[in-house]
Amino acid sequence: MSVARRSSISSFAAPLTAAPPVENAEALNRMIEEDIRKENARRKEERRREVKVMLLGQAESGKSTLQKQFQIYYAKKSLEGERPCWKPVVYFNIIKAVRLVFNELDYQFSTQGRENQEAPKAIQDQIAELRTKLLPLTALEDSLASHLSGGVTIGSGGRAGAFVRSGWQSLVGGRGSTQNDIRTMEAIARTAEVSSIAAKILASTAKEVQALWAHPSVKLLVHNRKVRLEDSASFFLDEIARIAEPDYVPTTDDILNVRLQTLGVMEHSFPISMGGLSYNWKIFDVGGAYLDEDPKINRIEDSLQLFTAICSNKMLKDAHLVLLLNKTDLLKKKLAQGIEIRKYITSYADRPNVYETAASYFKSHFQQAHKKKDSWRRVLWVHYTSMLDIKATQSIISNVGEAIIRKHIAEIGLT
Ligand SMILES: Nc1nc2c(ncn2[C@@H]2O[C@H](COP(=O)(O)OP(=O)(O)OP(=O)(O)O)[C@@H](O)[C@H]2O)c(=O)[nH]1
Ligand SMILES: [Mg+2]
Repeated sequence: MSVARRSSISSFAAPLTAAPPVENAEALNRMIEEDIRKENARRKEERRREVKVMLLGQAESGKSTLQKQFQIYYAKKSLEGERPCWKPVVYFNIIKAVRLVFNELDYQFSTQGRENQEAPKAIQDQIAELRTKLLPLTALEDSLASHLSGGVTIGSGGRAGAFVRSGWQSLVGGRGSTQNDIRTMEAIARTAEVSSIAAKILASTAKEVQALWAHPSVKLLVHNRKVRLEDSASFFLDEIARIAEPDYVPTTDDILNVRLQTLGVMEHSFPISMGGLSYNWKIFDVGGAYLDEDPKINRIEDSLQLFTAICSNKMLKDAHLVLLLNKTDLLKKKLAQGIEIRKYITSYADRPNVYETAASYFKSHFQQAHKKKDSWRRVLWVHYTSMLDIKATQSIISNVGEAIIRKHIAEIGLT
């Protein structure tokens, strides 16, 4: 942004200072008008080369993960530079999962204990011991959440999670850090300190985290889906030994798996070239946060409502529509565990409880909504995705991205 502004100032200023003296006002006017015309043409060309992508969807649907996949595809180097920034986020994800497990165990013991005093007592003692040993780790949750959220805490006692806004990496010493900004430097130093404390405590308590995660009571909770862990929790808890190493640096899979809610809109731009011309992808990652997530919300219905609203929104009438039905891996996993769709979506009725039927059933609902509500009769591209799968997602980005740019070129070619 600042570069664009600077160049526009210099293009106005140069003729006035460097050119020979202009004798009459008319010639000066013509020069100024010519400069304005050139500047407008430059800006128009810049806009023609800009492809805007807005990521919309409900909370936790994978918008930021898709943004990271775009980054892997178009700007892999920038992701390399950001790796260290993700370290405190990974620690935060682990600590939050550990705390949720303890909370649920407490609840279970308090209700179960009344019925069966003997067996749970021994187990309760084991858990109590692990809790005491892990106290230094769990005590860091609020502090890490607050640092990652730039001092903003939302929800009771900061327990609703960590939220990030545009430019959050600068607060953890990454992209956009300005060395001469005292407050930023202090924030970076404090976050780095909390992150390094978390690393040390995790290194000394990794065995207890492993013991908790492997404990039969916890396995039972997870199996019976009593504890509402985020999708990322089991990934990180399984990987605890690697993450607790002193020289740990987040891998690309770690970065894709972390859960960090987006607050507001985060803008990312990537320069790309196609057909010998360069374009600028501008991606707007719109946070879908329900600040206190309501487990009673039926996410499929909620997504369908949101999609219907997008299709009929007049302000988006010139946008191309791409529908990504994400987390297909989880759908497959849940069906394999025997979860019945009709229990959650009664209209599914007696259809076979298998992936292919379920996937096309959901897809057809979205397609119907599009047909009914899109009065502009736009094409709807639909893809099933599993955004943790790098290879598959990269191929979708390549196909969809190229199709969008081709359409964009065809349209701007006509104007
Ligand atoms: N298993 C699985 N997990 C996924 C997939 N896509 C995203 N996730 C995980 O789901 C969690 C939420 O993803 P985000 O990208 O943060 O979701 P979001 O839509 O940006 O959420 P908000 O910022 O709150 O609106 C993260 O832990 C991701 O790693 C997927 O296809 N499969
Ligand atoms: Mg997000």
